[in-house]
Amino acid sequence: MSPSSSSSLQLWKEYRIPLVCMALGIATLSILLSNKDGSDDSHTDNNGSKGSDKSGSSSSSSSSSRKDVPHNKVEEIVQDMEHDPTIPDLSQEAVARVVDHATDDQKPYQHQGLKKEVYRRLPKVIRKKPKKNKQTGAEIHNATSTTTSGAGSGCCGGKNSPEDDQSTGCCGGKDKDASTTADVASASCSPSGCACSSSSSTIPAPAMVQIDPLLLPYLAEPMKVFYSTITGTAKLFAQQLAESALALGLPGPKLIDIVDYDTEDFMTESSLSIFILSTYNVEGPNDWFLKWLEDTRFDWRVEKGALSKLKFSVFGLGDSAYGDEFCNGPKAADKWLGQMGAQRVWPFGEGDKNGDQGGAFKRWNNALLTSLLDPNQSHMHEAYFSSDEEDSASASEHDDDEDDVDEDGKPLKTKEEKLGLPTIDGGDASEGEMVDLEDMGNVARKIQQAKENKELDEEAYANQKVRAKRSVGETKDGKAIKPREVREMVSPLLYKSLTKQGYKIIGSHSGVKICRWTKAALRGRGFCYKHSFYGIQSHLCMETTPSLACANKCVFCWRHHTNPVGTEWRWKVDDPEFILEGALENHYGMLKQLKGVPGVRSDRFVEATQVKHCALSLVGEPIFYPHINEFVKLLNKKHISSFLVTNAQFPDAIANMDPVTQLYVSVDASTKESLKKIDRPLFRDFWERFLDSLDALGKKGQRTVYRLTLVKDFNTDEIANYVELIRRGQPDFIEIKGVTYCGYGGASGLTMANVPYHAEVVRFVELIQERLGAGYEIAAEHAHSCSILVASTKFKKGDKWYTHIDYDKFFELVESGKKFTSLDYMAETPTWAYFGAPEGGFDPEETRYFRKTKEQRRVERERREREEKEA
Ligand SMILES: Cc1cc2nc3c(=O)[nH]c(=O)nc-3n(C[C@H](O)[C@H](O)[C@H](O)COP(=O)(O)O)c2cc1C
Ligand code: SF4
Repeated sequence: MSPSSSSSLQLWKEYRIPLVCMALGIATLSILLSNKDGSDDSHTDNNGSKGSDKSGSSSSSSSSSRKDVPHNKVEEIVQDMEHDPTIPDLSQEAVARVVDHATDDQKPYQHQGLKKEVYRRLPKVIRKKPKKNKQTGAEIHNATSTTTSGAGSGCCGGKNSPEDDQSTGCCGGKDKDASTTADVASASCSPSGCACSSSSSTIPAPAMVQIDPLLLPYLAEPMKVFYSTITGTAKLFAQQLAESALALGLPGPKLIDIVDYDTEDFMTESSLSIFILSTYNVEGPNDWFLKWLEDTRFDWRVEKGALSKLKFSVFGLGDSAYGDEFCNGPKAADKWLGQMGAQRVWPFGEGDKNGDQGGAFKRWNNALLTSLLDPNQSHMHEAYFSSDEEDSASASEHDDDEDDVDEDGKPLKTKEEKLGLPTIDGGDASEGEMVDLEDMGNVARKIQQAKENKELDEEAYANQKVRAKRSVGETKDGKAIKPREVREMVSPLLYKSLTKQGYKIIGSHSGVKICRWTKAALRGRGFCYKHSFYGIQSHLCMETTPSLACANKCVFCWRHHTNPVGTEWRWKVDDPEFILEGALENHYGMLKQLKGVPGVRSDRFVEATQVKHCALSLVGEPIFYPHINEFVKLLNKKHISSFLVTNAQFPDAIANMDPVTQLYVSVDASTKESLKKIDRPLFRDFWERFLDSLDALGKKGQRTVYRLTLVKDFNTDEIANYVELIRRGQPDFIEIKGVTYCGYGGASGLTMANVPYHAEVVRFVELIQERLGAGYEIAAEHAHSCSILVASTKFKKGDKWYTHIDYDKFFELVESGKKFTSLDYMAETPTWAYFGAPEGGFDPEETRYFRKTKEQRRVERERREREEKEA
């Protein structure tokens, strides 16, 4: 160690904290002095410079210690320490704490990235203070940031940026991982702001490719990167995107300031156009562009799909301190472009000035380019560019893309539906044939369609009658008997019908479908009840079945008109590997089609490309499939959890079932008569089979669940019988849910009157729990879907519930080959999921979405018309 560094170490130990503050103070002083010189733009024009802002403001906090050490000495020491490998790194956390604390009182102008004097010159309207959080009273910071907070986000003050680099915000290259060409192009340590602290490693930069104009036609012509900026960050990001695209081999992207572009040219624009837009609530560069978009969008003379040639994606820069106004301009641009038929090639991304803006951009940039360079990605197919949900009505009648009913409340036929593609909020009956009320319209329409096709009913009936005849060999007189051809479960007619309903059929008897909760989760609008009860995230969940056939025709299963039924497997059998690969491939394929749908969050979209859970409950009877154990083994191998639901008609199969993450039995009724009425089973000995199934479940020693679906006037009065059945199977959990109306009619005879109110479901649950006595308690709820969880008190420690699942632990246990029980992989339940919690089981991190009522839509339309008249 050099003498200078050993003396430094000495000093470092003594003056550790004061030195850090002092160093920050000096930085501030120099910035303030440079400001006085009139060179104010060196900081603000390059933005992303929280480090500078914060160091600047720390001078006051360090004043008490500054007198002890001469300034020049401090600088020297700090520099020495930085280059001496024997000296420990300055604690980022300590620096962050000092910095954060010191800047608090200056946030109103500094969070906007402007210097005081520039800020003072701005019109009054923008000088509002950050909004207060209603609950905590704290200023809203990082509300929408997807990553770390500003102070800890690793800004280096641009010390290590290349020479002549005017950028002020980077990690100094210490943490950056820009070792490949592509990385260099996309890493933010280049002239383009800071991305050092991001967890961007989760989305690796795409590798260089040879662009084949036939495979990637949209990349053959130069892409256009539009930006709008005042303080420079959007321009830097745009440059960064262009650089990374160039480094990947894309033909010279064009950088265009949005103010320099004639907006009318968008009508004929056909190149891939990426918009990097900053948000301003004052007059700014976006104004003309946004005004033009809005005017065109609502101009009845402009034909629908006017921008259909344009392929686009938008990244918004904003500041979460603006609360509701966060990124509102870029969001509106994304929405209007989509509404005018432009084809969204990647979901909207956003970067928060108050958080890790550079990191968020880097992740979005990498994901966008990766997607563009993949010839298999759906953006290459015209049909997938369905960025709008209002194809069937004139644009001016609809004020926002969330609306999917017309003025009379009738559901609109969406472009996705017309194309047979999945739709957001498209009304699937997921999870044990349940459909939420909000999806009724769509489902009713689909049922109607299904019913219209009488042939299918007849086919289902014929299926039911046919008996397997696989006699192979010789007749009595020695003549060879031609083996009877084994039929495929899904006939061409059925295939047509199921695919029309949004199913993807794999092979001859399996299906996969995107459930509505997966779609909601992709938009940050909440997860299904399994999130509250067991900790699954719906966008990571695949809903599939290896057997579309079933041995029941339940009244609340609207698909029974089309699905095959039977008491034994008499169809061709597909391979488990083939089914799983097919299910995953189709699931990912359907997800890709959703990427252009308004509101889909790019971070969720990326996460969703790795399925983590499999709900074997779509339709049919999964346990019916002869290779179900092999199928589950494959899931375990891929670390995909399995939630298998059986309808309790195959007790042997339950007994033979290898461990799944959670094994369900549908307990649709508690007496023989009501079970017959509700499940309409095919087996004559259905009741015995049902009871045997519960017994088999009780002996499994696995994590088991009863699923009770309450149908008013059918099964709600049988408390004592239910209690009896629960004692019999001793499940770990009992999920109780009110049936949801989905336009049953016809054979089932169910009406809206059969749907219990939430209060009735709660009352039923309370009565069950009372009767059960010790051993079970009401643990959690998901009010949105009217679901309540009663749990065995084995899953309660003190006041805390442990109904969630430690998924990693589960796979560890499976791989160990040892025997284990449900108690070995339980995890703590968050309090927001507790029964009676104010959140009602809705994850507070999610955004609750309420559809606009007809009245709200009318008011909105009138307001717009008024504004138009005034203008
Ligand atoms: C005058 C002014 C007004 C702003 N208004 C908003 C706003 O309404 N909503 C928002 O999310 N961000 C707002 N911001 C934050 C900027 O959008 C954000 O700092 C962005 O990163 C600036 O990008 P630029 O450097 O490209 O101009 C405002 C910033 C300034 C300076
Ligand atoms: S468990 Fe999966 S398939 Fe079922 S509702 Fe939730 S997200 Fe959808």
